[in-house]
Amino acid sequence: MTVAPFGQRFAASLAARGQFCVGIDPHAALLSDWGLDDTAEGLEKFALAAVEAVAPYCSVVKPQSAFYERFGSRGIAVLERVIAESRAAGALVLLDVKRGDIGSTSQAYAEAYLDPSSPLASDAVTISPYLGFGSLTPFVETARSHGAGLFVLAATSNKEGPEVQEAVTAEDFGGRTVGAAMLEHLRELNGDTQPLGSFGAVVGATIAPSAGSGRGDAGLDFAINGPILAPGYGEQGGTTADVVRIFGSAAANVVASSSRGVLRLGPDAHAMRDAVQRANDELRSLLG
Ligand SMILES: O=c1ccn([C@@H]2O[C@H](COP(=O)(O)O)[C@@H](O)[C@H]2O)c(=O)[nH]1
Repeated sequence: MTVAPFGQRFAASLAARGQFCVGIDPHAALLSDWGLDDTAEGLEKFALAAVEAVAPYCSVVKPQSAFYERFGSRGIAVLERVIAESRAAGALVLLDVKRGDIGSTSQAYAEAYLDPSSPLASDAVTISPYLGFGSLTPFVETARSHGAGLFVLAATSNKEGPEVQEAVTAEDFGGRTVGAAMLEHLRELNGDTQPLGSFGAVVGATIAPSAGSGRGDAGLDFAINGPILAPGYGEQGGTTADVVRIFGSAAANVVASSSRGVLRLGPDAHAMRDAVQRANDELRSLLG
């Protein structure tokens, strides 16, 4: 079956369902708060209940693979169901795996997560460019073949990120910060694809490019004509006002993501669903 390119599906999903993404991150502490055991059974109950509560109401669902891998093959089986059931509920699935390796290994990762015949096939994945952007070529080609999307780490939400992402590349490589170079590569890949290219960036909702946080010299230009995932919304302190401040005119292509901020409200499904609707309303009212 041929699917539309991810960028097109992403734009349509944000227009229909709003700019909020829920992370399905079954932390051990949350399992306990929900009265569940820290076992594969507890994981399954938690993750599927969260998907049922939120996936029909948000544009993107973002399971964090680490929390499923923790339980070995049984956890991966739960992740497969999370992906399938989120997609059945009409959400796009962005699998947060942050993979990246030498090209030949990247090819295998790309097939694992983006080839529709794989049990873990998702609409998009997060990938790490720190073995060199060129090492991601197998992901780019596999995504193109299957209408999938990629989200490349550019300016992450954690405070340690600037050590690497604000390092300045040699003149031969453009003499810009690493984060700015990643955005430039994405801009080139997306070109003028309409309505939006499929190659996205991860940029934390917590960064402060013009607020003297040390990011001021990062020279980040978010006009990549592609999707932007902004994690760190909610629990890590990012707000809708931050999304407006950080992304400016690129904010229309941003999906703001929160995991614990929503999951803490469970297992009450109404409370989780209401939180999604409130976030969507707030993002819509400020981003237009
Ligand atoms: O820069 C990044 C990239 C990814 N993440 C992931 O997002 C969620 C955040 O969870 P919260 O509970 O909303 O803090 C988690 O899966 C991270 O791995 C990120 O936080 N920052």
